Amino acid sequence: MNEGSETLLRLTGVRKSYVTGEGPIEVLAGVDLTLQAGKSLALTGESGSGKSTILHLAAGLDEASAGRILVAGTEITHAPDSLRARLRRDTVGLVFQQFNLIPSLDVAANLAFQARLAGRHDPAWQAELAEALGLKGCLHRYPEQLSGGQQQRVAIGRALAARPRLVLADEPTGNLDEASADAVMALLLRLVAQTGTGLLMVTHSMRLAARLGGRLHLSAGRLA
Ligand SMILES: Nc1ncnc2c1ncn2[C@@H]1O[C@H](COP(=O)(O)OP(=O)(O)OP(=O)(O)O)[C@@H](O)[C@H]1O
Repeated sequence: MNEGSETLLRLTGVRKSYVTGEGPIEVLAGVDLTLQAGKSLALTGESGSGKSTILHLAAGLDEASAGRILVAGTEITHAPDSLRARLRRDTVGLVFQQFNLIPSLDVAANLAFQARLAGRHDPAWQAELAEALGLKGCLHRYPEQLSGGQQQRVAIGRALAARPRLVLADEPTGNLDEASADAVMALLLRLVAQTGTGLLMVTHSMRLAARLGGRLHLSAGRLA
């Protein structure tokens, strides 16, 4: 599939301020970012620099104070919640630091959840993901019966099972040992290369960042 020219994510002049007990703080002071299909970008920066904020805005979970955000060509800046929810369901795969697994569902059902919502449940693809993520041995366990690293791998599998065009991942390998992290990276990069997925990944690891197609560093509210 050649979708190399499609822009999956574009942020233009994005600003974000929060009001805190100590007064307003400006976290993003004019962020520009473009991610094409079939490309991967690492997002690095000090703790508290606003990396997760960028992912939340791109996922339409929060609204920018100024600027424009387009996801797969759709303007989400002031879009209604229903449109943003539809984009998350149909187009975007999210892997956040909180795994948000559903406690009452076993691993297999958690893996299928997102894909079923999107109408794209594919048992063969799900089995391939479970294999690649080393989850075959715990498909019938519940989240509370898993280690942190296993939960993280389920969260990744759940996002990828729906075959999203855009993957937004916040430290997706933060709970994994080096070998497991490398296996997850290989899986993500295979999807980018083979299916034209766009990947924006927050990481503190320069080693992992170096494996992605490019790196953007967030400092003082701007990307460089
Ligand atoms: N809802 C909120 N209300 C007020 N301040 C917030 C809110 N969310 C984030 N912040 C602040 O915005 C700044 C950026 O937070 P963010 O989580 O985006 O940073 P980060 O770069 O992802 O950090 P880390 O690497 O530690 O995960 C921090 O100073 C944080 O305290």
